[in-house]
Amino acid sequence: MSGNEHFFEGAEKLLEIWFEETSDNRNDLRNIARCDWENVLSHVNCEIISFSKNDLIDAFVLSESSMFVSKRRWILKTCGTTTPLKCLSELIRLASLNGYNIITDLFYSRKNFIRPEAQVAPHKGFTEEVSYLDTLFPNGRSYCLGPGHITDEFLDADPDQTIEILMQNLDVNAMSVFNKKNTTSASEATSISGIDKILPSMHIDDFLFDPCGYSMNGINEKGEYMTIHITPENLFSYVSFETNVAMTNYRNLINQVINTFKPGKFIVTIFANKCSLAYETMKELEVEYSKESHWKRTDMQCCNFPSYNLLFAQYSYNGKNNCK
Ligand SMILES: C[S@@+](CC[C@H](N)C(=O)[O-])C[C@H]1O[C@@H](n2cnc3c(N)ncnc32)[C@H](O)[C@@H]1O
Repeated sequence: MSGNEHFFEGAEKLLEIWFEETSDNRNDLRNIARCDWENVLSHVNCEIISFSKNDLIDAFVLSESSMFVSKRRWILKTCGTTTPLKCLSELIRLASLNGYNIITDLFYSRKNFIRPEAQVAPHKGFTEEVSYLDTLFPNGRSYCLGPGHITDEFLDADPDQTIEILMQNLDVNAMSVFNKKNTTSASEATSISGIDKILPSMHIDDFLFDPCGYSMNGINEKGEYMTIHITPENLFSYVSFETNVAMTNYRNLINQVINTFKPGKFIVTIFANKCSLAYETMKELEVEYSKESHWKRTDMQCCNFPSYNLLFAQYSYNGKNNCK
């Protein structure tokens, strides 16, 4: 691809922060005003384009992906050439104004970029990102998994799990739904593609970009979320799926996501702490998943952190039409 051709970096940078609960039960990150979030996001170079909420979680669709705000947890997932690490100081200041002075966990991770040279500081590479985080959190740790993944990690206690499925080389027909030439609205794209059937309990807020591209947030009454972001352009197609729904086994969910988008290759990461339902079953998944399926596992790594387990697995299509 030459430098002038249209290109969009779908791979997201994912930042998740948990603040320590205080004795003052009125403290809540959701008290932060919309104009303050807009200011935080100006450091990231993205904007709010849609908003939904329930009693437990606020969900923002952004010009580049999503932000989720719960009482003491904040998640920012942004793609393109955004700079999420640059908003950390402002975020920490706002959290402190709202009664949260101690960070219990901070995780930052991303897939490797197709065009790392197009990123801007401090996201020009693994070392630069780690150095930037080190200036704010000198006791963090960094890891590179497979082709490029980093995590900074502290200790925690509440049940927590996150599964991400990051897909590339997607089926052209499956992707054609996410183009305004073929589909008139975001809700039509959501139902034709089958996205609304992946986790039916989710209340969906979706957005179809012009001329193509799709983002959705889903939230349920338990305060759980799912989020899907789609870059359908054939030369650099990319779809990300993420949720924190608690399950004892993620195999069926993974299969449904894969059958919905039909990638040529994908990465699964499951991150679960010791209180999570997923913690014990990660090992099972790691043994079972590629058996009887049409996917060849090309890489796998398991990390045991002090309070979290991380499973990272990469798969390539192995010849037939569907995985089982
Ligand atoms: C849906 S957004 C989010 C990307 C996401 N991280 C992913 O998984 O691919 C990216 C897609 O929307 C398209 N798009 C159209 N207008 C856009 C805008 N104003 N900002 C960001 N993306 C836009 C891009 O070309 C791309 O196909």
